[in-house]
Amino acid sequence: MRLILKAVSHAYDGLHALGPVDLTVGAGRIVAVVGPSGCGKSTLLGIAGGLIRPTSGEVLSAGAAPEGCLNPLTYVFQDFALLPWRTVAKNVALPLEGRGLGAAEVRARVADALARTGLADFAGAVPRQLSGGMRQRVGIARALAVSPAVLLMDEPLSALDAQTRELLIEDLVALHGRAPFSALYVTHNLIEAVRLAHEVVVLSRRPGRIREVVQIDTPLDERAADGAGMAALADRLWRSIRDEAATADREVQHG
Ligand SMILES: Nc1ncnc2c1ncn2[C@@H]1O[C@H](COP(=O)(O)OP(=O)(O)OP(=O)(O)O)[C@@H](O)[C@H]1O
Repeated sequence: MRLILKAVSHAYDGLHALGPVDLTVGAGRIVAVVGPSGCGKSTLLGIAGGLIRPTSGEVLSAGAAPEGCLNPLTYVFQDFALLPWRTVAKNVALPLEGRGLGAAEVRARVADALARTGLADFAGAVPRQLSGGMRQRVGIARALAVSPAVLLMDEPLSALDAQTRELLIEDLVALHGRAPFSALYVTHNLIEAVRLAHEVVVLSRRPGRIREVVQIDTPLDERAADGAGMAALADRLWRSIRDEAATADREVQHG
C-alpha cells in the first residue's frame, strides 16, 4: 500500500504550521522527514495517521494493505508508551484486543512480533526489567503485531543513548531486510535519517514546506560499513537546513 499526502497544509488557530506538502510513502520504503524545530514534522505525522485533520489537502492510500493488516497506519512513539504493569507479551497483545480475534491468532501474532524483534525470551518480563532499547523493541513489536501497512514513527530512538540508538538502527535495518516495511519516520537526528531512509524529505522552517528530497540508493545493510559516506551525507543535509534551523531556533526562543 502507498500512503499519499496531497497538498496538505495545516494551521493551528491561524498559525500556519505546515504546507502545502506533497509526499508519498511507497510500499517497503522508509521516508524520513527532517527539518528545523517547530517546522511541522509532528503535525505532518499526525495528519498522515488521521489524528489531525489538515486545514487543506488530503491523505490517500493506494493499493492493498498487507495480508492480515488490522490497522494500516500504526504509530511508534518516542516514549514507548508501554503499560508498566503488563508483561512484554501482554503489551504487544494490547492492540489485538477487542478485535474479535481468536486466542490462537493473538498468540501467533504476538509470538511472530516478538521473534521478529528478538524479544522471544522476554515475553514474561515487565517493562521496568528492561533497558530503554529493549522497551522500544517492545514498542516496535506492538506496532508490528497488527501487520501495519505503514509505520508512523515519531522520533522513535530519541529517548535512547547513542550506543543503544545504534543497536536499534541495526535492528530496524535487519527487520527491514527480513520483511520490508514502510515507514514515515520523523527525526531530528540526521545520521539516523541517512542510515534508515530510502528517501529523506527536508522541510523548511515553519510553515514547513519541502525544501529538498534526497534519495539514498545505498542498500540499508551496506550503510553501517560506509560511515564516512553516511556522515558526509548527513553533513550535506545539515548544511541544507542549518540557516533555517538557526532562524527557527531564534523564533522558538523569542516566541
Ligand atoms: N496543538 C497545537 N496548537 C497550537 N500550535 C501548535 C500545536 N501543535 C503544534 N503547534 C505549533 O505548530 C508548529 C509546528 O509544530 P510541530 O510540533 O508539528 O513541529 P515539529 O517540527 O514536530 O517540532 P519539533 O521539531 O520541535 O518536534 C510549532 O510552531 C508548534 O508550536
